[in-house]
Amino acid sequence: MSNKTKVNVSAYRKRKEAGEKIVMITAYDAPGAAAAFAAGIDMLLVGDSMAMTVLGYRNTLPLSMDEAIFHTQAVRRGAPDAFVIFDMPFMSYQVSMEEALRNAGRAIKEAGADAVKLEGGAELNPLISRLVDAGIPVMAHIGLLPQRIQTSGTYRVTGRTPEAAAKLLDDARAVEAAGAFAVVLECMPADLGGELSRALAIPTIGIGSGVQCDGQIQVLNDVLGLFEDFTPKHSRRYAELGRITREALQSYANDVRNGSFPGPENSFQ
Ligand SMILES: Nc1nc(=O)c2c([nH]1)NC[C@@H]1CN(c3ccc(C(=O)N[C@@H](CCC(=O)O)C(=O)O)cc3)CN21
Ligand SMILES: CC(C)C(=O)C(=O)O
Ligand SMILES: [Mg+2]
Repeated sequence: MSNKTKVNVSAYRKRKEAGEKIVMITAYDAPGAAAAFAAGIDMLLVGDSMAMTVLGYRNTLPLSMDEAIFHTQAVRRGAPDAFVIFDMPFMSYQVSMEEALRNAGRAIKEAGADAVKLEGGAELNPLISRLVDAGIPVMAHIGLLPQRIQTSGTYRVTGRTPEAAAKLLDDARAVEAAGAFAVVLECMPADLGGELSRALAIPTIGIGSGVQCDGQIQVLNDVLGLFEDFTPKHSRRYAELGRITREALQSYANDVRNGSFPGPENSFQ
C-alpha cells in the first residue's frame, strides 16, 4: 500500500471553490473498483448498500463490520491508488464512542480505507470530532438515512416541510463544524440541495438531491442496470448489464444443449 494519500481531503474543498464537480460511485469488489478508477471517478464508496446490491439482504441493516472490511479489502486491491471511503455499517458506531473509534480504526488499518462515512446529523458531532482528532477523515450523510428504515418505515424524500428543511440545514452546518470533510445529501428537494451546498464550505455529494450539489454519488449497480429489485427515481441507467447478463447466460445454456459449445477452438487436440 502506498503510504501517501493520492488526494488529501482538503483537495475536495478546493474542487468546490473552483466549481469543479466531484464524481463518486460505490464499489464493492476489485473489478468494480478498477473500472471506476480507470474511468477517472474521483472517490469510491464501499457502501453498506452492498447488503442489498451484492449480498442479497432486503435492506442495509444486516451488514456486519467483517463483511464490510472484506469487501473494502477487495476494493483496495482492485484500485490501489483510489480514494476509498468505508461506509460504517448499522450499529458499528452507535453503541459507544469507543466501539465507533475501534471500528473506524479497523476500516483504516485492516482495509486500507482513506476515510469513513456515517449516517446522521448534529447528534453525531461528538463522534465526528473524536474521529477527526484521531486522524480519521469523516464524510457525513444526512437526509434519507437508510439505516433508520425501521423507524422511518420507507425510503422517502426528506426536507419537504419548512421545519424538516431547517433541520437539515442545521444538521449540515453541525457536521461541517464538527470537522466532516464532505457530506452526502440523500433524497431531498433539488432547491434544498442547492441551498445546503451554498451554505457550506465543504463539498456536498448529492444522491437524489439535485444538480446544484457539489458532486454526485450513485450506486454502481443502479448505473449499470444490475440492480433490478427497484429503480430509484434518482438514478439513471447507463447500461443494461442485468439484461445483457441474462441474455449471455441463455446463449451459453442453448449452445451447450445444442452441441455448439465447446467448438473446435475451445478444444484441445
Ligand atoms: N440499489 C440501491 N440504490 C440506492 O440508491 C440505495 C440502495 N440500493 N440501498 C440503500 C439506499 C436506499 N435508497 C433508496 C431506495 C429507494 C428509493 C425510492 O424508491 N424512492 C422513491 C421515492 C419515495 C418517495 O419519496 O415517495 C422513488 O420513486 O425513487 C430511494 C432511495 C438509496 N440507497
Ligand atoms: C448511496 C450511498 C450514499 C450509500 O450510502 C451507499 O451506497 O451505501
Ligand atoms: Mg450507505
